Amino acid sequence: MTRPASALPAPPAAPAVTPYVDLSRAEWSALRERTPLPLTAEEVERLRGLGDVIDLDEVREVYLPLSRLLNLYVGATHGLRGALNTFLGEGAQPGTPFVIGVAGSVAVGKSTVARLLRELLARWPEHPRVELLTTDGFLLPNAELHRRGLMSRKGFPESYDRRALTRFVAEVKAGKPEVSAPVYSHLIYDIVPGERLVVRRPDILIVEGLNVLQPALPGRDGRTRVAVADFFDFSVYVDARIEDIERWYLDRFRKLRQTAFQNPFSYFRKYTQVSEEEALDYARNTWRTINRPNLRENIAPTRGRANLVLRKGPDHTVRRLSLRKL
Ligand SMILES: Nc1ncnc2c1ncn2[C@@H]1O[C@H](COP(=O)(O)OP(=O)(O)O)[C@@H](O)[C@H]1O
Ligand SMILES: CC(C)(COP(=O)(O)O)[C@@H](O)C(=O)NCCC(=O)O
Repeated sequence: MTRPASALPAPPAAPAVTPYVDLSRAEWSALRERTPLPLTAEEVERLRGLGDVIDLDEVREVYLPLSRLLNLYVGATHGLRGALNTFLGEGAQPGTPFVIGVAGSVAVGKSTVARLLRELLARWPEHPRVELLTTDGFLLPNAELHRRGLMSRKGFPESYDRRALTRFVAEVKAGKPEVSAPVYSHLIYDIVPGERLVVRRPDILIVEGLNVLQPALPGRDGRTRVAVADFFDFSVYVDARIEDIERWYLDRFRKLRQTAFQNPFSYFRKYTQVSEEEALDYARNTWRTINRPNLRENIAPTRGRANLVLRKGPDHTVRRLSLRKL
């Protein structure tokens, strides 16, 4: 007699497949082999963002293994390019730049990670020319954000000229001799008129920004579009608990009030002329109405697309790392 299907013993659960290997800081750090430490304490100090805690131990244990991994990836990517050239019968072609994306929330410390990677990667003889692009240069100018009613959506995907950003990275990747991008200033809180960042055939391009891992929007007629992430050879997501990031954002605002906001040209100068509590109310409101929703709705959902997730603890130091292996 056959038993009803419902009475059959359940098959053993298939082991959950995760594309990532999850490593503690110590396990990750052991992977750096004998990669020498090419930076001094003063150089690290210079690269550090306001509020970031990063010292030589952090560089040695977290960022040197990453620099070694990336050096291996760059070499392997050149090998793949050679295979493609052979297939296409094109003979030896100049290699295309290796493109790295660095994503994460406002105030999580992406800029420090990106600047540190630039310095470390440039010290390998195989790829000394490393350029860094921050995506804020592709924010729409304030006048245009006002016109579109997007002034309180700065940093959301729709506040960027995504097509121009993607074109910039595509052209660098295609080996165009000279490509330029607009420049954003945190001081004036706007695009700087007439200023350009010029990139000339780097070995590596690092693209840092909130939304760099966003997939492309579907085209109007259903055609697939490309997004900036489609040109990445490797990507890093800088992650932390949302409560910690909010605290870093507010601490940084407090410090900026004592420093950069004092500049007579600072867009935020008005917050040096009110009480600290009033200024912090403004920052809390910006976090609650702009940066936190952007993190929840747009940025955090892209974490699973990164090749590497750096998970920071409450003191900004990296505690765990998830490396994509599938
Ligand atoms: N209002 C501001 N005035 C001057 N510098 C700022 C201001 N806001 C942010 N910054 C600086 O700009 C850089 C980028 O900040 P942000 O986009 O929040 O990314 P992250 O903190 O992840 O690097 C940081 O180095 C930060 O210290
Ligand atoms: C300029 C930013 C959108 C970050 O841009 P990114 O370089 O990541 O593209 C962000 O730092 C910002 O200013 N957000 C607006 C809300 C605020 O004032 O915090």
